[in-house]
Amino acid sequence: MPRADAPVLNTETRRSAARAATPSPQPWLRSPLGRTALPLGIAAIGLLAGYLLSIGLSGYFVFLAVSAVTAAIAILGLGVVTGSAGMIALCQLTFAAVGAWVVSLLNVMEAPGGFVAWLLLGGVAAGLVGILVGLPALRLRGVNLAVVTLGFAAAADVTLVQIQFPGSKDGVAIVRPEAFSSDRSYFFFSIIVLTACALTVFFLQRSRWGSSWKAVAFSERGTASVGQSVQSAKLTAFAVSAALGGISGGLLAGQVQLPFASSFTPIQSLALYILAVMSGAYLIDMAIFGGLLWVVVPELLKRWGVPQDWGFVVFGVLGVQALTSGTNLGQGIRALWWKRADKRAAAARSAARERSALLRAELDDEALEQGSSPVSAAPASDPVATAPVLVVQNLGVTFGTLKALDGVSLEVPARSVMGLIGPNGAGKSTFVDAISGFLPQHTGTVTLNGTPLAGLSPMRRARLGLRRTFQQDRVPPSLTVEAYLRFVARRSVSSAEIDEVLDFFGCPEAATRLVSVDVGTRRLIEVAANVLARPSLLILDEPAAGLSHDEHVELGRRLRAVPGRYDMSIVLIEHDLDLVRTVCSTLTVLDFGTVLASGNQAEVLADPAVIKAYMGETEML
Ligand SMILES: Nc1ncnc2c1ncn2[C@@H]1O[C@H](COP(=O)(O)OP(=O)(O)OP(=O)(O)O)[C@@H](O)[C@H]1O
Repeated sequence: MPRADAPVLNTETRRSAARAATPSPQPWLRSPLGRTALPLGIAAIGLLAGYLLSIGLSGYFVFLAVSAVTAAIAILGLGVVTGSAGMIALCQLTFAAVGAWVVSLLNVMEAPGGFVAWLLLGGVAAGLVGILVGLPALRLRGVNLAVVTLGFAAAADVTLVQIQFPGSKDGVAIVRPEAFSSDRSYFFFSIIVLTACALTVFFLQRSRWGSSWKAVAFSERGTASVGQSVQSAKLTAFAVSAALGGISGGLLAGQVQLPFASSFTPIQSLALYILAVMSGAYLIDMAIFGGLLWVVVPELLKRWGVPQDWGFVVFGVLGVQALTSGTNLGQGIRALWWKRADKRAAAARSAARERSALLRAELDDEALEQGSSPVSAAPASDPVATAPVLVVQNLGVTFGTLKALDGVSLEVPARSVMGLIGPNGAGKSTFVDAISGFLPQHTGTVTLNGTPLAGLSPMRRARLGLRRTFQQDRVPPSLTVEAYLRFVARRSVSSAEIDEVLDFFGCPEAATRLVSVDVGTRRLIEVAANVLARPSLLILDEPAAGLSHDEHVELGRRLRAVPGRYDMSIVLIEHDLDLVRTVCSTLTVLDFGTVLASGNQAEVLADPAVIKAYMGETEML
């Protein structure tokens, strides 16, 4: 019922009020045009600056500037594989050598298409090599992957010294593009290539690929559970990174016109990696800054009469500082800017809370108009009698000698909320892992909408419409709320749909960065994102953990409305029996891996066996 203290508003007025309360900062920025126009505008300014520099810089500085640009492109690539996807790759200049080698070969062959086509082919070749090098990344992580990539760099270095670059023995100089043959104009050409690479990376980072890189860096399980292939996320990151390395190498080949192996050594790859980590190369401006450091530090040392190789020591010290402080330059600078943005986000969140109160009243009104009790006060109703969405028969899981699940059978009715409860260690999370494909070695059968799930990976099950959330935080903090929702939804969703589901769950606005919200709110956003995916079944593993009591109550009220509003079923795992009682129409109780009771909520909670299992917690029943 509408609360007595609530202002007297009709439903439409409340809806308008809720919409009006929705913060929509710079809506044009979220439009397709706005999302494209701004980066293109910045790119145009970059091109203009590059052109002015190309006519203003003196000869030697032009050479240094091209070196900075080639390094910036290679670092951009490292920003993808290391900064975004979280994998250690210590062979970026080996990919550059592949690009330079292909350009040299095509130059010697006088292949059609000219330098621009050779450069692109060099990038493609390096990208393919990147996929091969990335294959071990599917199994290896951390230091093991570092060893593999460094080993590859060392092997390639030895090979390159032996075979040399095509044409280098005969002194066949690489032919630059006709319009950019002078050093000055070649610098402007390199700026054009850098701009194209930066724009590509920018739009890729915003795309599904970019989100998958950030997701896989945070949690592989979380990534697979939303239907994203972990393998393709890792391999695309390696391929894009290596392709950028290849383009950087091809560009360098055009700069020096006779490339040598000494420009692509493993130690230089290592130094470049450190620069990428230190600067925060997943941010495009910081990758460009890293490219500048790459030439400025040795140049300064030279001017001060110090051997340039000490530059590696300087990079090493900067890298150690970045790794021990746990942050990087780009992050540090942005943190200052984000402080203000976070304040605005906090204000928006309190507005969201007010909106959610309005929505509650709105839902109550709708319920009253339909002749039923208001949802905030109504007891759980029986599900609609249709075919069950999930059927589990005789499910069994053993860990060594422990039978975590034994002969578990249950059905989840369509468009319902079923509670799965039981004491600690009863087997609830094991059940979710088995159903969602993370424990494939189970016995028994599981069908979703009549489709047997045996042998299907978590990713396939998610794509079939079975989604789950986790007890632990699996929401990648480097995404914005909107990017995360779009990634998890795995379908084309409008901004209005995103705002609606965020409103419904009382989540922060779409532009909020996930790193700036607390874990409890992140889990709420995880629920909202999975609801937006419109699965047939969503399994929520203790979604209220980290929320306050009031937020528990709010969440319960919203979850009750989900099946009718979004046409899906929910399995709710929860220790808070108040929440379970409010939300679930049916219940299944697990104890020591077996089903103790299953059926209508009231009957199950009154079952003496259930009460006995909850001894010590009986007052809660
Ligand atoms: N990977 C594992 N290896 C060995 N034993 C495990 C493993 N995972 C779970 N178990 C055991 O299986 C049993 C069921 O655990 P599970 O986590 O499914 O219980 P739960 O009902 O989810 O508990 P909680 O409410 O505390 O989350 C427990 O005895 C647990 O110790």
